[in-house]
Amino acid sequence: MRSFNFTKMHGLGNNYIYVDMFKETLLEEELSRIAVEVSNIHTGIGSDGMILICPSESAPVKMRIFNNDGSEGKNCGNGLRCVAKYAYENKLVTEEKFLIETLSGLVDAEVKLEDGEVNTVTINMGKPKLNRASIPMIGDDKEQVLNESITFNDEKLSMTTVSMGNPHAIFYVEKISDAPVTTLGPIIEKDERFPEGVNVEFVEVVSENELHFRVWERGSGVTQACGTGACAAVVSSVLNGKTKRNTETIVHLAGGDLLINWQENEEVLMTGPAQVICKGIFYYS
Ligand SMILES: N[C@@H](CCC[C@H](N)C(=O)O)C(=O)O
Repeated sequence: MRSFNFTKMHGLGNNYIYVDMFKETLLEEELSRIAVEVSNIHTGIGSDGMILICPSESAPVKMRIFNNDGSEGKNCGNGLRCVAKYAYENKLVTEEKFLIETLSGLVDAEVKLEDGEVNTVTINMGKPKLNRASIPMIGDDKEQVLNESITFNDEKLSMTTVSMGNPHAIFYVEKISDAPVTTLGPIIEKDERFPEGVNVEFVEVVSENELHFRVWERGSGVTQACGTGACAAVVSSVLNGKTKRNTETIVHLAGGDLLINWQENEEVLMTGPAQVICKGIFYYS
């Protein structure tokens, strides 16, 4: 039997098995299968997926994220905060501000300490991409998908799409408790108009700086929180005139709150917690 050391961490309940690739060796061709195996709640550890903390040529660390169906995502907001906590507490970095490489580019992380431990992390998630091709979504390349009328499963909805390095489709609901997360979520995720699939978010606007949010994640299904999704929801809400630019918006997710600010310079700041759940050894064939 082969094995590796892991740390299970979560950001607002969005939980992943983190593997320190500075110390461990996993075969590239097995990563997707291992992510499925380790995430299985019955025969593995149980998680929303697996995140690798890797050496990088352009930053102190690089994050790679695998959803629990084995697909590789290009970005993960909650994962970035946990990677930042791990990197600082395990001395992969010495400064409180540092860069993290992702498959969608470099981001700035800043850890905030309490009693020597990382408590909250702010990530500069960069500039959202808004044109249809960057989602990607089939249709006219130059167009932005803003409050566009679209039918899924015979239901007519209004959709806004935002890329935070990964694809998001945002829908507004009157009451968050009535959001069709598990019914429409999986249908929209795999709709053929999204050639790479899409993360599906439902949002209730509480006020011009407060949102309720629920998510169906591409490759993982319902999760307690999605950091990139919360950023996308705030960008969408500003574009739709529901919340304010350059203001901290509180996003209430199933697992807790994130503070998101889409700044004047176009960059999105995300602030929230990161926590260690447990550490151990995972055995696999
Ligand atoms: N939970 C994440 C996003 C993880 C990847 C996503 N499911 C995708 O495939 O794009 C977050 O916190 O952003």
